Amino acid sequence: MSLPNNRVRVVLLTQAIGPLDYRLPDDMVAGPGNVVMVPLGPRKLPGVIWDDDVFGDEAIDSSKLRAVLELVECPPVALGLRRLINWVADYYLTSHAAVLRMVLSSSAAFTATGTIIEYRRTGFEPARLTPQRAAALDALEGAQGLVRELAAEAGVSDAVIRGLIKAGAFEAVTISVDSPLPEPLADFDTPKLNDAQQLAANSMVEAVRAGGFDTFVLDGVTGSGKTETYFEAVAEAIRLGKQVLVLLPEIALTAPFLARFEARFGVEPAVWHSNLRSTQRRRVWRAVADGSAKVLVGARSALFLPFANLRLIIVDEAHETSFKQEDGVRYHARDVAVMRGHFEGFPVVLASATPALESRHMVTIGRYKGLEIPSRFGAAKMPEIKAIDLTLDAPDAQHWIAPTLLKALEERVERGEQSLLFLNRRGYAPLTLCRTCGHRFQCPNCTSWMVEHRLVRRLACHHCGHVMPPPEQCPECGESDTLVACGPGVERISDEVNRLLPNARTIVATSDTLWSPEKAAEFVSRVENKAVDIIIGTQLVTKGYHFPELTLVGVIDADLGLEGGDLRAAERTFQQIAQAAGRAGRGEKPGEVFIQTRNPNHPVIAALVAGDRDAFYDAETEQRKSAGAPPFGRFAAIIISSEDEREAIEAARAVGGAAPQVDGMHVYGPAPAPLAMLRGRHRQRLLVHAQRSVEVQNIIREWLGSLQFPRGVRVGIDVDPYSFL
Ligand SMILES: Nc1ncnc2c1ncn2[C@@H]1O[C@H](COP(=O)(O)OP(=O)(O)OP(=O)(O)O)[C@@H](O)[C@H]1O
Ligand SMILES: [Zn+2]
Repeated sequence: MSLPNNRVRVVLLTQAIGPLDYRLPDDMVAGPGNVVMVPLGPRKLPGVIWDDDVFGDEAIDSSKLRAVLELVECPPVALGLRRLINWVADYYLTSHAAVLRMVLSSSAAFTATGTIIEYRRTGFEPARLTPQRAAALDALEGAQGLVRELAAEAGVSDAVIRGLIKAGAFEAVTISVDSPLPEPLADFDTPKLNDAQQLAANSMVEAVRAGGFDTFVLDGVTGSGKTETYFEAVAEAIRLGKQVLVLLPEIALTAPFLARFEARFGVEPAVWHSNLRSTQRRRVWRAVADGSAKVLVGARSALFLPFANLRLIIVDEAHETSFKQEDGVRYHARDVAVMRGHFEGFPVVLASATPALESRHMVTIGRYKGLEIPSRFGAAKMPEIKAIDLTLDAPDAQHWIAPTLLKALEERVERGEQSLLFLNRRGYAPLTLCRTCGHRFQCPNCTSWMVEHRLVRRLACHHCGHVMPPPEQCPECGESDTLVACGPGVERISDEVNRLLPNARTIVATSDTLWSPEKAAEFVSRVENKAVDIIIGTQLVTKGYHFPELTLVGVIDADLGLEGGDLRAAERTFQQIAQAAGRAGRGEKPGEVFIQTRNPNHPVIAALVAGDRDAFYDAETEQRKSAGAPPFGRFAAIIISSEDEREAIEAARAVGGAAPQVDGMHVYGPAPAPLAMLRGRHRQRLLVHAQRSVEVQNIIREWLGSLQFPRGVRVGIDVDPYSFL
């Protein structure tokens, strides 16, 4: 289909409205990809002109078309990226607008000016200050930002800041968003690679040089030097004057990564994550769009930025499930990265010591290329892994560290070596209950227990963020001093260590304590300077970090992740423990790992102890195959929610009742979701299980498209779900 010359189809950035047709004024030259402002009712809205052939016919009479108001001076959304957006919208059953919003994710997209105004303190203090103004002045010592940002930082309204500007306590600073970013130097400090590294690097470098789509799984054991190896491919792209995107799973990881990047390429790369100030966002967005940002390191949202000439994407720790976005557009960044490489014609590298079963399978069937680095770099050896059977070697009551592990910790402290205790549970205790009446503290908004965080003296819900002070009395029976903590979180393990090994210096490392790159950098430097003997952390510390003096890893509860029993429970547990174990013995001294379990014969534990990764993957692959689970079959979840429980149930029944009969596809449910209430909404789920040959998306689109829902009902679709809650 093609539209007449002066008719254009525009995808508005407003999700509720589908693409609309407009008339291009005679004096305006614009085509697909151009950002424009268009009228909608009395409003003026941004949108992007889309390719004629993507959406069906629109039956608006040409004479009724309204004219495009203005062509925005910003880099157009290129063809390859438009195709990616089409694909994401189709595959994940979402709207073009929702995806496009991630592309045009900075106001820089809509303003041509290269400067903006920020404010900072002048040092002048007005004589009479309201308490709010005084507090704001205090809080903003040394700060700089937009009015909105300063207000948020000081916890006051915009008006307070504007008042202070008017009174002369703040001054304007003009910031250029176009000031160039420093250029990385491809050969600033080139390491000498070992043979296995060199072989892997050559393949990637060759692919970057040649251009064209290809996917590599860079599969090297922990400490093998995957980063140094893929840096060679990054260097090649820099030499060619092209751009590179490196995706990392956690923003907290970026600090040590940036330092390493700088050591290799002479300057820090540009970064992209949700904590950027809006001026930084604008600057980076522009530099990415005009091609001057050569290397961007970012969280998954960086994937949708409008790179001018992208030549390589690296997905580091590619097995991480945090690459799956669980709200808004539910997409998997690893998979979308591969599709971007496909549409724009460049190689994509998935790097991991514990690749996802799906990625390994793609190597097996020849779709991806496997690159292996089988041993650690230099003299470092893989650690020795042993299981501690908690039924035989039991900790004391209300303790969680078995005697064998405790002894090993003690030895490390004496020798001045470092240890890591891994437990994937934030806070002090996962459950608090009343000893007298048995009352359990539950989140008022969610089906989940309130988790005690003793360091900040709060009970918190890990699903919605609801917090409350720990009550003095039980709200149910009124008794005082009767609340007990059940089970351990990292804070409680830290208490135990401090009690049993009073000389050891400990640090708790979780997303609660390492919530910014600065905090993460501080943590790294404390560990590197040997100001810490024992790290107690969640999965956050198990990836990427390289501490040469760390020689002991203890896994507090290996059975924890196996309990949930979802599709990937075994794989995830295997990956987490292998990654945690991988932190031990990365320097000259050998590493030792203890895995505490009640079930040492479980295949996951047995494979870890035997160091037999292939045995585990092969068995797991067989199981998936016989269950028709991914990558051999596919799932899609339909999640129906409402603040009103009845309404949710009825809507879910309607969805279930309308389920089509399709060969090779089965619909389970509706049933209450395991997380039956979330943020005050009642949730029902259906699970679609289908053979690969079934066109699930088309079927679901038609199926749900035929239904009408009450206003209060939300219907979410999760294609290739990772969470089954
Ligand atoms: N060719 C090399 N020359 C010098 N140092 C190297 C080389 N390769 C690796 N290293 C060093 O070895 C250490 C381990 O490498 P790196 O952290 O890249 O491993 P990794 O494979 O990413 O491990 P993990 O998956 O456990 O995070 C790092 O300190 C790195 O700088
Ligand atoms: Zn909650």
